[in-house]
Amino acid sequence: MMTPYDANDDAVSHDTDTGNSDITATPSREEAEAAVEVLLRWAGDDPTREGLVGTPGRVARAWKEFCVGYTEDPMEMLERTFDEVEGYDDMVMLRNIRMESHCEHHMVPILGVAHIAYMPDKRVVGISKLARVLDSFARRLQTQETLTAQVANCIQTALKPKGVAILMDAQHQCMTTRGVRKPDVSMLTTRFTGVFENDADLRGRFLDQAKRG
Ligand SMILES: Nc1nc2c(ncn2[C@@H]2O[C@H](COP(=O)(O)OP(=O)(O)OP(=O)(O)O)[C@@H](O)[C@H]2O)c(=O)[nH]1
Ligand SMILES: [Zn+2]
Repeated sequence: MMTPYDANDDAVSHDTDTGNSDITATPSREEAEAAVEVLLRWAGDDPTREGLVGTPGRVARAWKEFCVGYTEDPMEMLERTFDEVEGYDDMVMLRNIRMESHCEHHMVPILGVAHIAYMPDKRVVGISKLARVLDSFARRLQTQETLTAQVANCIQTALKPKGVAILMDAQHQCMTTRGVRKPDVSMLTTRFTGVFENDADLRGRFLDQAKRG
């Protein structure tokens, strides 16, 4: 999948002749660094002092890394499946997957864990792929609700299991280190599809196992 972020950093449609700037065009590396320089001045510091001279470049590189998910297609990560599992037909669960994202409102970290389960319908997937799908959606600007729904929908659509269950438990630094400043609060979100939506006992088993993590 090709996106504007795959292109080299400087390949952008800048209309410098006419002075028109397209807000949807990918900015150049220089423009991104200039924006960081403005932010440094806005914060009250001097971008020309020794310790900050390389900071705009570092921040630009770091944000490419934080947002690498925009260049990926999580559906592709679930393409390879295995069906020789001797008829295994119970829940498959990955517990305590570290989750790192950034909130779309303040662009500060969301840090926590995700528990992901699915009920296979003949096919299973390599377990690392569930964590890869999570990472791919997490490495974007997110709300926790959207992230939870996107991961569940992707697994449901790509793998077509009998159901998917997700629980995310995360701390939002926009709440813990600024604003309302409640350091111990974590946000829980869940999404259940198929059998997990319809079978309360199964849902209970999933939640119980997540709690033990
Ligand atoms: N529902 C939801 N809200 C989020 C998430 N991440 C951050 N928020 C909230 O988004 C809201 C943005 O509210 P605003 O009033 O526009 O922004 P603000 O003035 O910075 O708000 P405060 O954080 O209360 O200081 C805040 O209440 C955040 O706590 C998320 O993943 N899901
Ligand atoms: Zn926030």
